[in-house]
Amino acid sequence: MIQYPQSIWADVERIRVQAPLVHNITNFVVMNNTANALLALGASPAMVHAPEEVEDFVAISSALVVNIGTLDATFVAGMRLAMQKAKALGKPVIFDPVGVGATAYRNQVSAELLALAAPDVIRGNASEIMALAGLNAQTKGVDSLYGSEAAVDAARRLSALTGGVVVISGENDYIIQGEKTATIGNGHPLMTKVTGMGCTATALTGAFAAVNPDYFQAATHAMAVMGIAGELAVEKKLAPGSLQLNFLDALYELTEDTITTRLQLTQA
Ligand SMILES: Nc1ncnc2c1ncn2[C@@H]1O[C@H](COP(=O)(O)OP(=O)(O)O)[C@@H](O)[C@H]1O
Ligand SMILES: Cc1ncsc1CCOP(=O)(O)O
Ligand SMILES: [Mg+2]
Repeated sequence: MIQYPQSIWADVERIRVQAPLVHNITNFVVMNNTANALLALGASPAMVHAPEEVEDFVAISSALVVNIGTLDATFVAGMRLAMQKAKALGKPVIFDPVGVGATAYRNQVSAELLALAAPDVIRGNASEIMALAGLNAQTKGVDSLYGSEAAVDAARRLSALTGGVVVISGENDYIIQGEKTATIGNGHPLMTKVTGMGCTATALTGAFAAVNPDYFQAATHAMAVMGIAGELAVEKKLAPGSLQLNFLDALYELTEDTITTRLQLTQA
């Protein structure tokens, strides 16, 4: 089996060649950012949430990304149908529990969706992962109040519950499944000043999972690419508006050499 960093580049090339269709049920805030990030990486995004059509859309897609950022009853109905259909068809399900812990509704919907169709990958910030694991964690709306390391035990419990991969993003990103842990040190604090960077990490994980059935590796690759593209973008200009734009260009211009030189990955 190919190993890091070559495996990251191999997946980027697969995405560029195959342009996998990634079905997103996501929030109104990030629909545009995440669709553009998927396109810049080489994937083919579609933002589709109507309960009337999500099952048909899952059937033609290579991965399903579900994000509860601006949930309401109609979105939730679509999420239920799409997640069940993806599981039935063996397609990867990636889940972003945006703002879970902030309200009882988010907690109840997330718990219900997890019980209905265990996600192959869950990606959240530390507050979200702790809340999703049942801890009484504090959250500031959609932003974390903890460093990512604080959620490692919670992520491991969540992974045991779902059998899937759990990713905690932050200064260090932790990718956890069972006893396995990968840590990505790439990225930049300014990434927290652009809305939807976490959602983008989740969406890109969908693209990597679409071309790599080893979802632990796929999630690790996605977080590495996120962090490296973030670094390249801030080096062009250290300001949030420019970061949003330059991040897309960095994804589009990514090379194997850049990945090899910059990758900060540890495994345990
Ligand atoms: N302090 C930091 N240093 C470096 N990278 C960071 C930092 N905080 C967040 N990131 C990166 O920003 C992206 C979004 O993560 P995060 O802000 O935790 O998500 P969310 O927006 O869901 O809260 C991830 O790729 C993560 O690695
Ligand atoms: C600001 C906001 N409000 C509801 S969803 C959303 C986007 C959150 O995106 P991210 O978690 O990636 O920062
Ligand atoms: Mg988030």
